[in-house]
Amino acid sequence: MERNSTFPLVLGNYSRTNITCSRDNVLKTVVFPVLYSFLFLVGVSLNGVAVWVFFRIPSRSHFIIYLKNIVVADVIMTFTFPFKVLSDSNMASTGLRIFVCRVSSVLFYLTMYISILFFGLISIDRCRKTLKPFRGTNSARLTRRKVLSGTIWTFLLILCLPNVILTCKTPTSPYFKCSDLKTEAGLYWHEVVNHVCQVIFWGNLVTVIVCYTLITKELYKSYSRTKSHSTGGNISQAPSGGTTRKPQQGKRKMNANVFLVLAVFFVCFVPFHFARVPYTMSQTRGVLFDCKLKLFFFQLKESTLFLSSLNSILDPLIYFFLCKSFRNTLFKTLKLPPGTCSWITGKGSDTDSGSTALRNSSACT
Ligand SMILES: Nc1ncnc2c1ncn2[C@@H]1O[C@H](COP(=O)(O)OP(=O)(O)O)[C@@H](O)[C@H]1O
Repeated sequence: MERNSTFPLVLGNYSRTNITCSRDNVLKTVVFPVLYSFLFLVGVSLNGVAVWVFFRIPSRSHFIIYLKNIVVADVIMTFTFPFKVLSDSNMASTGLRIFVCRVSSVLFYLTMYISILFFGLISIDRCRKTLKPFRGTNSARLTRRKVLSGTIWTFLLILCLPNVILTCKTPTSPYFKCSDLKTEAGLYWHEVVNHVCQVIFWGNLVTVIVCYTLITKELYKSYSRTKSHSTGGNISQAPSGGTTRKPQQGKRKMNANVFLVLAVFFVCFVPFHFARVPYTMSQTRGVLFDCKLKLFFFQLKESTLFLSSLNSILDPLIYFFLCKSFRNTLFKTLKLPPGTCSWITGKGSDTDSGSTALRNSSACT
């Protein structure tokens, strides 16, 4: 890490370093602040609705408990965006920029890893529901999931707290970076936390991939069964009697919905975790990197971090497409009929898939 080396004693050196090494380009000071402002406005609206809907849904399944944790994490993450906007666009006072380094950035990362961990748990839950559709839950199991959720929050809070406490040095230059405010122990802990977070991410990525491979296999079997049971080639008789529907159409919609979790996980989190490794090294082993390389890794980290931030507005899509209770409560409140939007949510997932595996893979049970 740079350890205040951005404030060289020789002024000539300082100016030269500043010109070549400054992070203050149009990307950091204009483009990302505008994008994060947009994200904040959309995030507040979508997550506001999500909180409001989830308040009305009892926690009667593991899936709903996990989604409620994600919505809380997303709300906290969304409220860190204005601080980042002010800090990156150089509109913040020194005190506010210190607050961003000490508190709001740490909260941002905390909520990101909360989301990642709950994505892993959701994948396991969807897999369990698809493979063992008739295994229900009971209040003891629900309580265990709530305890697990509390444990995850507590563990990550304890892990991140030293990043707040040990970011306590007074900046010696107006152009300070977060790493400049860290003590020796703070720099060490910053590296440790990033290693632990990499393990959390890659562990969850493997979990998500394994679970969705199993889900895909099961869904494929179910679709094949549904297809072979359907009468008249492409036309099937729905269990409710009156309506008919082409299985192939249902299949396309179901796949898109079920794999939303996978898509969001890949788009939001994979690029950042590739970019984070060299960036953390450039922070903690600064001598190995020249100015241009440091700047490149910083910009790569910021660009991929923006993709991770997109998670806060993509998660509400997951609630809408994968949680029937969420949709129904939303439609009820808006006084819309329950089948509204069935052309995009996949009618089969709501009412008449004719297969328990298909139904469970996208119901909110
Ligand atoms: N995975 C993480 N978990 C918790 N806090 C983190 C994590 N990564 C970085 N932080 C903290 O967030 C703040 C900003 O970190 P970082 O984004 O690396 O700095 P910079 O904005 O200078 O690039 C620092 O206080 C850092 O210790």
